[in-house]
Amino acid sequence: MAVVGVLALQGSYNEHMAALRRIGVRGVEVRKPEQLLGVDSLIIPGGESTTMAKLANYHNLFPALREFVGGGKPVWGTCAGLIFLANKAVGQKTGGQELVGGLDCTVHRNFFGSQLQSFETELSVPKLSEKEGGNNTCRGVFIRAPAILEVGPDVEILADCPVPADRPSITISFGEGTEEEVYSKDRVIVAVRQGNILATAFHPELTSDSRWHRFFLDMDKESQAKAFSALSISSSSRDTENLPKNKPLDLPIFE
Ligand SMILES: NC(=O)CC[C@H](N)C(=O)O
Repeated sequence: MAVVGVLALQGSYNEHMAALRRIGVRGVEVRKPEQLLGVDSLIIPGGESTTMAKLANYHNLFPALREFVGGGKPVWGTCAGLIFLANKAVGQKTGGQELVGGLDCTVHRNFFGSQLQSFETELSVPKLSEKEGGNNTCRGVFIRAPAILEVGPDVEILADCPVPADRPSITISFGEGTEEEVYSKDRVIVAVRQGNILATAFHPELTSDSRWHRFFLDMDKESQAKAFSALSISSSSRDTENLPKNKPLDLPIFE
């Protein structure tokens, strides 16, 4: 069975571990770069992205995280984890923070306001229910939550939500020397998938609905199946004449 890692530097990693346990999967806490070698997929939890980035830097995790994402292993970022995975973040503290990147989007770090403007809402999630069953909505728990402002062409939108009316208007500065822009759309993106990257601005691990965890595990299974079929194609086309007849083959085979 695939081993699911949970980045355990800060934030809601215990809750993700518990959510995995509820569906019979044992997660592995990841704190060091070398531990990423032993996991097949990774959850980056919510928390506080600046603090998490400082801790990731301290443990020299960024290069290994980038390699993991770049290598196509399934990764799911929730909330601060989504910020980590974005190629671009706005609304950051002065000096910004290091990002892992990989997800072709622009994220606003505290789009929905301060801690006090945290909220819960029902989200329409047709693609999740199509795959994992259940009804067409899920509970979205937003805690000082980010939102996705823009996505690239390869990013599939899994959920969006109305911008709360009481939210103060925000001005987005797209970096030095570029125009500032007031966010004027009335809906904003809160869940996406790009290949093996899943990202949610909210916290499914804080609800009893396991479908997002199952959805991620299914991505993991699909990617394992692909890797396995690629492996069997290459091994079936290989000249097996000279292999010792009774030596059992270990899988996976790296040559
Ligand atoms: N619940 C969360 O993960 C909040 C993330 C927070 N907005 C940040 O910048 O890190």
